[in-house]
Amino acid sequence: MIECDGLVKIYKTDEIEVMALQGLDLKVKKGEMMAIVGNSGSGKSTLLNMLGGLARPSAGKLFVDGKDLFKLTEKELVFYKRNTVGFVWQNNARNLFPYLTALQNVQVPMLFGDAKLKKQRALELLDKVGMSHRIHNTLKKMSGGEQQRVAIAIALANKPRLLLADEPTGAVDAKTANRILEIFKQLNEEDGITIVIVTHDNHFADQLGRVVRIRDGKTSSERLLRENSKEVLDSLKGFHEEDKHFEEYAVLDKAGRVQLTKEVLEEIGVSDNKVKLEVVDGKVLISKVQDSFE
Ligand SMILES: Nc1ncnc2c1ncn2[C@@H]1O[C@H](COP(=O)(O)OP(=O)(O)OP(=O)(O)O)[C@@H](O)[C@H]1O
Repeated sequence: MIECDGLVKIYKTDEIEVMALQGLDLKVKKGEMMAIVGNSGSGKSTLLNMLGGLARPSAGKLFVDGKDLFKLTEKELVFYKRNTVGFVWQNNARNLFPYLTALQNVQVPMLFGDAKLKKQRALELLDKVGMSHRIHNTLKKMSGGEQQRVAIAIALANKPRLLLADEPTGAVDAKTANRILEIFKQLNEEDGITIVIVTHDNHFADQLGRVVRIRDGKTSSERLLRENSKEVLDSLKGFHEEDKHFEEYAVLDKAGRVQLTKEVLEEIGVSDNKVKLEVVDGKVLISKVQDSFE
């Protein structure tokens, strides 16, 4: 569904150039649900904006749903933004019109003309996100979590194949975050929608099958959730907290470099810029350089 290869994004202002993405590689399969994490300023939102066609990438390769985002004309890009992707933002002012009801809000982006069909689809979507009881309420009368659920219904209005969410649980409590996660899982499992979620919420990210960490505009590591030996997607269904087991993957770049996370380095006690490498039984062992060696 998504293929980024050496993706670069440079923001140019009058005085400075900021390289927000510095050759990012990422592949996401159709029907996958995954999280993107990383420190503030690492490039997460920039990546999401590129995937959503909201800003043009500067260099590299970017394919979404078979479309080359470098080659889309302005007209094709408008079509892409409306049909291929749906966006859920943390800031609900960006998702919803405050003076419209939930039912009206969900119909705003719909492209087809038939008013009856629009209303019917909006009702179905609001039911899907558990908001049937609030269809005639405006933004003011809804909690943050409820607004977020309406925002998900809006993002689904034109049946996107890819749903992008930027900090969807950033402004809600843990219980509401779980409810939102359940909705995403349901959309992913039942409708096969590919979902990419940018989050700061580690607990939320841990519930997803795949967590990719971005550092300095590049993919730096990846964690896959496994339930014993079963496939990742199986593990998303009804696992218990105690069965969870993570496997950490680092990205090997074209120059043969691997970036280890701070947590892994701390775990093996490395605090400087030198590590010991050994090839043992076809595996590479990385360990702390012993004092006598230094
Ligand atoms: N429109 C812009 N113009 C100039 N620089 C920008 C613009 N948008 C982002 N940047 C810069 O690009 C870098 C990456 O920003 P980005 O918002 O993608 O990071 P992020 O990981 O989403 O951060 P956060 O978690 O704080 O939202 C930062 O240095 C940021 O200042």
